[in-house]
Amino acid sequence: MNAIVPGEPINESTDRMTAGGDQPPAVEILSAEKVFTNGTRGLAPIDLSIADGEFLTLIGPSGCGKSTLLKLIANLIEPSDGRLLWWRGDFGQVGQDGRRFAFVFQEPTLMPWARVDANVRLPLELANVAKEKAASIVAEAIERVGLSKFTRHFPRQLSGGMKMRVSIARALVTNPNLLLMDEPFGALDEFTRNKLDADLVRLWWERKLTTVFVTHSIYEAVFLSTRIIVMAANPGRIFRTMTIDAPQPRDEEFRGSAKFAAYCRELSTWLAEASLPQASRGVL
Ligand SMILES: Nc1ncnc2c1ncn2[C@@H]1O[C@H](COP(=O)(O)OP(=O)(O)OP(=O)(O)O)[C@@H](O)[C@H]1O
Repeated sequence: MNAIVPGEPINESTDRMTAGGDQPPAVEILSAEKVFTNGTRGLAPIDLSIADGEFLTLIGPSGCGKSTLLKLIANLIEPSDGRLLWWRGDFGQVGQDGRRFAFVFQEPTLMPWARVDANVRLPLELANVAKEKAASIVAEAIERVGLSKFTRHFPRQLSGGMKMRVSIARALVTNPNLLLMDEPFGALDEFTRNKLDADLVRLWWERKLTTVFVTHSIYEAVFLSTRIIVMAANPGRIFRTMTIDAPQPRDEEFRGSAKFAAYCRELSTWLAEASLPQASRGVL
């Protein structure tokens, strides 16, 4: 397992807005659909290419298949038809050539009996990484999420936002190239959520992490994403796609800008349309 690479200097260019340059797409979803065993059609056939280095957000009304699509990307479930490719190969080659992904759920799912450093170390222990090497990787990941002073705390001694930071640090220790996040900040208050969003966007930028993010928040989607996929339900499908064209890494200035407000307004209109019964029937 590779050690965590320190963050690279921050570059204000927007080169990585949506494209991955010469890199192959991180994920290709090729007419993948999902019908559950009870007959529910969770996803109609989806075609989507996720570029290397992009920050892609899935948003849409409840039941439109956001989590199902994320689970397909994570290979936690298989498509009923169609297929997915990861870095142009099948899932069997994920983990080779330094290509890894990590999943962050809405619940931080920490081990309550273990201190912060032990929680963060878990993936390295499972991968049999030597103790000394693991210790430095863990320390760096904890520092990266701003929790160095809390290394020896137990989860019960941390706030919700701090627990989520631990969960992100735990995802980072495997040095993933693809980060999958299912409403990670949905349970947090708005102030904490804004702070974590700002930290996440900087982390994404510095680490060149391809990220697929699920949220219900319009503001969060616009602030974080290079591209937003708006989905509609019955069956789950892509309704519209919005590219957010704003300099990176985003900061409070962007959040307060007229451009940000305009994107939020437009996305809000699209979401309202995606929630109409006509959208579900595909007539919008
Ligand atoms: N294991 C399952 N078995 C049967 N149906 C399922 C299963 N998982 C999801 N579904 C159905 O598939 C559809 C899409 O669900 P999914 O959880 O992906 O939506 P979502 O957009 O993530 O919803 P939410 O925003 O409420 O979390 C829904 O109709 C849901 O009830």
